[in-house]
Formats: sequence, C-alpha cells, structure tokens
Amino acid sequence: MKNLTTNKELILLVDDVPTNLHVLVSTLKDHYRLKTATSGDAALKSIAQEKPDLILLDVMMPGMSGIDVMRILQQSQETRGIAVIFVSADTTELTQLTGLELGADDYLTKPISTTVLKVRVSNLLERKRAEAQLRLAAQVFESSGEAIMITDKNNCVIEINQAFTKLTGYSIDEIKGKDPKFLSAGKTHPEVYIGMWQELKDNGFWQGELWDVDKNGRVYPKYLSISVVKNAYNDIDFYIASFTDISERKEAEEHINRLAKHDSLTGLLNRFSLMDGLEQTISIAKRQKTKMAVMFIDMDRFKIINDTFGHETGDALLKEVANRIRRNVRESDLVCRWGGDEFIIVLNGVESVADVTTVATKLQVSLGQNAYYHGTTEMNSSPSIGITMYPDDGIEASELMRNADAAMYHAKSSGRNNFQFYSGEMNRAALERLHLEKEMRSAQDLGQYQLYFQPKYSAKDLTLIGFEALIRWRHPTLGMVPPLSFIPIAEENGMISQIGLWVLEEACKQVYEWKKTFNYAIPIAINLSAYQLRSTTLLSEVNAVMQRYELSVNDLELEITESVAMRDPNACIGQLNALRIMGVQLAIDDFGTGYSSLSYLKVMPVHTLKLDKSFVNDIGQDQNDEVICIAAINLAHSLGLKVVAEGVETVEQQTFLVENDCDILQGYLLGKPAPSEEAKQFILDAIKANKLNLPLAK
Ligand SMILES: Nc1nc2c(ncn2[C@@H]2O[C@@H]3COP(=O)(O)O[C@H]4[C@@H](O)[C@H](n5cnc6c(=O)[nH]c(N)nc65)O[C@@H]4COP(=O)(O)O[C@H]3[C@H]2O)c(=O)[nH]1
Repeated sequence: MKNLTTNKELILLVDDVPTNLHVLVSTLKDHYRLKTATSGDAALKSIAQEKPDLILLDVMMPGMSGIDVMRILQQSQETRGIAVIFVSADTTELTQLTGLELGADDYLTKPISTTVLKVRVSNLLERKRAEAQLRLAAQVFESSGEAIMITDKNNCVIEINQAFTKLTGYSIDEIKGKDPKFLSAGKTHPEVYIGMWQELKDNGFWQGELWDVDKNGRVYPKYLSISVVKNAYNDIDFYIASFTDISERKEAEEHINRLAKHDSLTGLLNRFSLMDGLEQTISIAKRQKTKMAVMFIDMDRFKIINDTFGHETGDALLKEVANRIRRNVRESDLVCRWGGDEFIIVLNGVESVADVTTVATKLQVSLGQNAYYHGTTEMNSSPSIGITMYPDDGIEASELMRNADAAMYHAKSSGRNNFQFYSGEMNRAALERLHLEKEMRSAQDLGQYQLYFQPKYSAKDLTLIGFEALIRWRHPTLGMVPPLSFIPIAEENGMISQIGLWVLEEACKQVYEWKKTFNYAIPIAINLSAYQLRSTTLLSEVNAVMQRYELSVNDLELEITESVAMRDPNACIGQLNALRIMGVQLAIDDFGTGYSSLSYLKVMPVHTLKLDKSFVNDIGQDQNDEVICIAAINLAHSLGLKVVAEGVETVEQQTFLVENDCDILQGYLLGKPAPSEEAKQFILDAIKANKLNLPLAK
C-alpha cells in the first residue's frame, strides 16, 4: 500500500536466503518502501499487518513454499489482488506455469539481474496502477449520476452508462453506432450546434444547453458538456458527452422569472416589465416606422366595490378584468396591471387611430357591459380609458405613460365608462392637477383652509334656520381654489379624510362659539364625501367631536350627495341610521342629479332633500325643470321630508318655490357663503328683525 506521507509503493520481499534479500533490498530501496520476510509464515504475518502493493516471492523455501503462500493469498478477497512476482532458481516450465496459473503476475529466475528486476517491478506496478485507474473510471462511468455517452471519431455511439438509459430510455443495443442527433428535439437553434462543433474543433471542449427528446417523446432541456479525446498523433479518438436533465432548474428559473415580471394576482406583466416592454416596442416601432398606442384603463367604482365587499371580491373582479382584456387584444400586445385597479395595454403595429378606436370600443363593451361575479355577489364596473399614440403624441415611454394617464383622467371626469384620446390640453390639465395635489399636502398645516357659512331660511317667513359650511382654500399664489377643483382630487388620493375631519371640527367649534355668543343653538350642515361615508371610523369621529363641543340633537347636519347615497344604498343606510341615533340631522344633497331609487329613498333615514340648484336656476325659463321642482317637493313631502332649494338667486325663483310649498331657501339672493365674522352679521340681522326661529342653547 502506498504510504501516505512518502507516496511510495510498498514491496514485500520474501526469501529464506539473507544474501538474496540483501540484493533485492539494495536494488529497490531508492524507489520503494520495502519490507522483508525470510519464510512463508513471516510473509503472511507481514501481509496481515500491512497490505503490500507487490510481493517478490521466493518459490523454494523450507516449510511453507512460495506456491503455498500464493495459494493462501488467492483464497482471500482481501489479498487476491496483490501483485506477485515469483522468484526462483527453478527454471523449469512447469514450475513457472504453476506459479502463473495460481495468479502470479510475473516470474524472475535466479540469479537475478538487477536491471531486469528494476524494469519488471516498475512495469508491473505501472500496469497495476493503470488497471486500478481503469477500474475506477469504469466504476465512475457506471455509477455517475450524470448521463454519459461516448462516441467514436465519426460521432457514432459506442458506449453509454446507466444514467443515460435512465434519462433517455434508450439501451446501448438500441443506439450503438447511431449519430446522437436522433436525441435532438428540434427545438435548439441550428446556430447553437454550429457553434458547438466549432468550439470542439478549436478547443476540444463545449458546454451549454440543448433541448432533447427522450424515448417516450418527452422534450426536456439538458446541460451538456462534451470533451474531445485525442490520441498521441493528435487525432480524435472519442467524444465524451455528459449531461443532466435541467427541466426542474429551468422551471424554477422560469417561475422566479414569472414572479419577478408578472403581477401575482392576474398573471399580467407588472409595472417594471411593462416599462421594459414599452421601451422595446417603441424601438421596434421606430425602426419599422409604425404607430403604436398606449392605453391606460382605470376601473370605475372599484374602490367602493373593494371596500364594500372585501378584498377577495375585489380581487375576483380584477382577475376577470385581466381575462376580458386578454380576450380583446392580440397575443403580441403588452398587457400590464399597473397597480390597484389600473391596467395598461400597449398595442403595437397599429396603423391608424381607427384601429385603436376599434379595440377601445371592444374593451369598453367587454369590461363595462356585463356584471362581474364572485360567488353570488354581483358587481358592476366599467372602464375609463385614456389613449395616447406613438409617435403622434410622444416618443418617450415616460411621456406616453403620462399622456395616457392624463387622457384617462379626462375620461373619468367626462362621466366615466368612456375612452378619450390624449390632447395637449389634457396635459396642461394633468400638470395643474399634479401641482394642486402637491400643494394640497401642506395646505392644512399652513392654515390655508377656511370655512365659509351660507345661511338657510325658512321659505314661509324667512326666519334664519341655520347655515351650510363650505370649505375654501386660499392659496398664496393660486388664489381662491374652488372646492370642486380640489375636493374630487382629495377624494381620489385619500386626503379627504383629513380635510373632512378638519371641516367637522371647525363646524362643530362654530356651533359651540355661536351658542356662547348668542345663546342660540344655530345648526350647521357640512358636506360628507363618499370616502368619509364609507369610513369605519366616521361614527366614532363624529361622536368624539360632538362631545368635545357639547353639541346636542339637531345641532349638526350632514349632507351627502344623491349619487353617493345611491351608489351603495344598503351600506349607506347602515351608517346613516347610526348617525341618526346619535342625533345628527341628515340631508340628501344635489337631489335630482343622481338616479334615486324610490324604494331606497323611502328607507333612507334622512330628514331633508336638497333640490339641486340646476333645477332652481331654470325656474321661469324651463317648464320641465319647474315641473321637476314641484314633483320633487311633493315627493319629499310624501316621504315626510323637508325640501331645501339650493341656488336661489332671483325673487322669481323664491316666489315660485314659496308658492309650491318648498320649506327652506338657500342662495345668493338671501345670503352668499361668508367667513365666520361676516356670517355673524346674518345672525345679528335675524335677531334684530326677530327672524331667528331657533331654540335657545342648553
Ligand atoms: N351659482 C350659485 N351657487 C350657489 C348659490 N348658493 C350657493 N351656491 C353654491 O352652491 C354650492 C352648494 O354646495 P354643494 O351643493 O354642497 O356643493 C359643494 C360640495 O359638494 C363641495 N364642498 C364644499 N365644501 C365642502 C366640504 O367641506 N366637504 C366636502 N366633502 N365637499 C365640500 O363643493 C361643492 C361646491 O361648493 P361651493 O363652490 O362652495 O358651492 C356651494 C355654494 O357656494 C347661488 O345662489 N348660486
């Protein structure tokens, strides 16, 4: 056995004649480790202690002969493989044959030529080493987890291992002599094979991925390494190919890729990959001089659906939206979920605006016409679509995205459920909106909001019965920003919850202060946004503020617009009932502009209907509106509700409304919205004229 420290092979020299041993030792000692034994017994003991790589075994020894020792060695698995050279003075053929038959590797005759001894020993050990290596190689070949295939210089199969058979299903008999190209699935690009052969020629080695097909027809990706084996004349003898099936790795890679590039809910592209895809589509359109379109889709009412029915239902709607979009665009178009309820489509190879209009119309019908379902829950939504064209509206990805977004906002503000193409005007509007949004973030902290108060009068005797609080935003450079310019934005970005709280606080504080100043309980109405109405904290917030300012029943009135109330009447009724129990007065604002269902109106726990000023405005001009005013007043009365007419500007309107039994009047004719200090004057005037029909403060 090779000594680990010296790395020299061990030779056991066995001879009963010490001088013979001496010759052997002095010949071999420089190159090998040596042990000696002077009898067969001593030799076996030494072998038991440490297995030698080679035994030089004297045949003729007293007691146990070399032949006997050899027989014993052959009996044991452990010692059977040890190389043995017989050394003997007996040169008869028979003796030599017996030794060789017993498994000896060579035969030396005495007297020994030291040169011959050296060569024989060296050759034998060399051969044994080579055999051991071959055995090892064969074992590695067979037991390798990698499939291995050896082909000859003409690339015909000569050998395969077990792993190859396991992976491909082919046995050696089926494929011996074949060119391995029968393994190819035909899915790898021919250039890969050309490159592979070139590399093998140039460098004798190649590795890479190929697509193969197994005996059962399963197509799989494999990672393959091929080495060229050359002979001493530098001619190719063999190709050794080893490979593994990398389907699982590929699948995992693809899965990770999918996760990184796609939205997990809908499977559509996510915003990062959309931007990549958009850039690529732009460069293709640039090269091919074609047009393309970017569509920005926002699903109307999605936030309400999500808040009302929960996320699972909202998710089901989004998934269905994704499916419907996919069904209406080409495979090559990019479809992305940009976030929330926003989707982007990039239509490539578009020829004209008319093409895009066709797709947009299809999408509008598909996304808006039929209800969405989650179990038995039915949801109705529709798309607001903004469209921009390359290169007409912009040539940069970011520019096109901005344009599509602006066009989408335009679609929203044009009554939703429609599509709009981008125009420069929209861009200005979008920029203004962005600016306003930015300024709005600090408006409250900078004390730029203010409440104005508009008086309301009883129609029959013009007594002051309360005020409506209306927010004002005084911006140092933009001037007075009208609420209709910023409240809808605040609704969308969620800032309305802070603004709404501020209005609630200020209005209640005003009721409290006027109570202290005038000793009258003068009610104030505030406008409640859709967002606030859906809020789960609304009740506790209202309750806390009312307590803080010691407000009693009827001191506070909340107005919600008709369209907000009817959007989700059932949820709204629940909130309103709770508010009513707390002693809050409730009114439906802008009545006539939404589509009220009479059955809901009957069960809405409200006290008042506010007739929209557009009807009042047309009194004396449009008979239809006059008829509607009368019908609305009668309807409200039949439901036991009071009617407030908003926007009363002329005496004619006032007279008409009084004659038709309207209960309360509000409008510039009687008093414009004014800051607190000026509003005080309305109260003083009313007190002076004995026109304050209100309870004393408790
Ligand atoms: N032409 C004309 N207009 C009259 C007349 N009398 C009153 N108005 C205006 O009509 C609007 C009545 O308020 P609204 O219907 O609740 O409509 C409000 C309301 O929906 C919203 N808003 C105002 N303040 C708040 C607030 O604090 N919170 C919320 N959520 N919305 C608010 O903004 C809308 C507009 O408010 P404003 O610009 O203050 O406009 C007010 C008021 O100034 C009149 O005789 N002629």
